[in-house]
Amino acid sequence: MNSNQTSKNTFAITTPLYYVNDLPHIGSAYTTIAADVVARFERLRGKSVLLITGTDEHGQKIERTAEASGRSPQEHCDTIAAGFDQLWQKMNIAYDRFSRTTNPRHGAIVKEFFQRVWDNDDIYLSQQTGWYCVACEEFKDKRELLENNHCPMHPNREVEWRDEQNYFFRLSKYQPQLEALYQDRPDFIRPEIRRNEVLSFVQQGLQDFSISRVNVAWGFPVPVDPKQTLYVWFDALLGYVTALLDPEQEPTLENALSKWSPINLHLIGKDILRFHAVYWPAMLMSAGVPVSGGVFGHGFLTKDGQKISKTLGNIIDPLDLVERYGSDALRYYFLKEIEFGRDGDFNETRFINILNADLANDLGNLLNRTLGMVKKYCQGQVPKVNPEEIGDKNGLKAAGVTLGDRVTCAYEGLQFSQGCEEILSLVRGCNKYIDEQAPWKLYKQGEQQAVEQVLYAVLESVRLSAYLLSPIIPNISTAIYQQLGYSIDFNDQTAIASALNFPTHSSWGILESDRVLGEAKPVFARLELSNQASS
Ligand SMILES: Nc1ncnc2c1ncn2[C@@H]1O[C@H](COP(=O)(O)OP(=O)(O)OP(=O)(O)O)[C@@H](O)[C@H]1O
Ligand SMILES: [Zn+2]
Repeated sequence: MNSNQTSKNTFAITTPLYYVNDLPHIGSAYTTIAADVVARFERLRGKSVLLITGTDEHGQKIERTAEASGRSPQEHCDTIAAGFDQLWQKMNIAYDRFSRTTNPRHGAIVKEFFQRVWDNDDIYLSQQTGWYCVACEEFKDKRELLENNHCPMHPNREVEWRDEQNYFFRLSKYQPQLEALYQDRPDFIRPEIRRNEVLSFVQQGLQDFSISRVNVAWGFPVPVDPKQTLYVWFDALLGYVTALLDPEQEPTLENALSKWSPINLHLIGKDILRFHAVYWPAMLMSAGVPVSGGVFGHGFLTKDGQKISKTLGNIIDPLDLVERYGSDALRYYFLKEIEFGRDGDFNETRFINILNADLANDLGNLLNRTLGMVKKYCQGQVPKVNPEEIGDKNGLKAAGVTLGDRVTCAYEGLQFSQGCEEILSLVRGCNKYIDEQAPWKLYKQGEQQAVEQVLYAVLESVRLSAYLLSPIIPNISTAIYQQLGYSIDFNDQTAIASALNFPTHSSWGILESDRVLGEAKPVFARLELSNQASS
């Protein structure tokens, strides 16, 4: 990240603008959860955050899908966009902007941006011949295709031959600038494997690409030639810029770029890496707009080894899962179980086992039994212990004092599963510590001070764990904090940073001893595998 990005106190992050060819599936949910977690983490540590999500609504695929369902394209888009929004509410996604590319304000931004690129002499008319995948909305090289001319990303779809006059964007002109970008900012494309993929693609030599289509009505007209329609990707990527506008601002590029630009991070799946890591920065360079902070291309959720996708139709319905298991459960599972960047299969039995082990047993029961002992042995109040007096040899304290920094590093690096592991290892340490110290025995032996130290160390470790997990499981963290006597809600995203100061709450040893604890209640009910479960 460049110095401008690290020093500014704003943080803008995007999910892809999902294509409205169908309702969302758990793959769409996966990216959005991850982006929400990053956004919540940045808000927690006091940044002013803009989380952008939305829908990409133009292009041939939408035109055809709407036609097949007997609706007008706009009606179709409205229905599906509402479906995405509904899911984000259920998943507890605290987005700030929902960018829809059929919004007329977006049209104004696209037009102005096109003009800048045109004025820079980066657009020209030429003949486009090649194989086109309508599902990808992308031309494919013959050598990329599977047998029988099928798209590798959509093995059930045949590509179509195109031979037409289109407007082209001079991508090749930006090859040296792009190479310099990747060189100067090694973090621009993450993870490493994706960066290498892009470097080798660019090294082969960049070709100009067409940014208009003929015979596609559903899209913005090319400003200089209304008989042609702008290529859906040209318009879709600009949806991020439109989203930067405040609702009451006039839709001009200057306004859009005034506060949040450059966008800090684009979170995407690896399928759309080229668009974000190659085409998009070149388009921004051409229009004289600052290039974004970076792109992270995560892996695929798969079913039986194959990418889950709307076009393939092998979807798992996230709405159904969230209704049965709750948003925290899904959020935790996806981020803990799959190393971010790699592919991962979804398996409902494993899902249930992990949640029961980590959240119901290790974390939930720990709090519950500790609060029970505090009630019995310490009159229901946080024991009067000075954390300074707990020796550095105490394993919980030793792990706890460095945990905030370690987990911060994990969130910054989008290593969510590692962050969860670090926290869970403290939680498991607590359970072990209680068994070893056996406070009930110490109490019987009249060792009141020792009992209080043990229970304090555990409560404080649970508090810290809940705080650091709050971007992932905000509801459970809220329940834990409330039982520890704080009247706060981690979902209150505008107040959270000032209510719970990050440097303080991410440290170990801050639980005040006179705090009156709340009523002990299970924070996460054990899950049962329902008969609807897929495996
Ligand atoms: N199986 C998946 N695993 C992880 N992320 C996915 C998956 N499928 C889609 N996504 C997310 O959605 C983005 C693609 O959005 P899009 O609307 O094109 O979904 P899609 O299901 O891949 O569509 P289609 O099947 O029609 O190509 C990906 O970049 C990624 O962010
Ligand atoms: Zn395809």
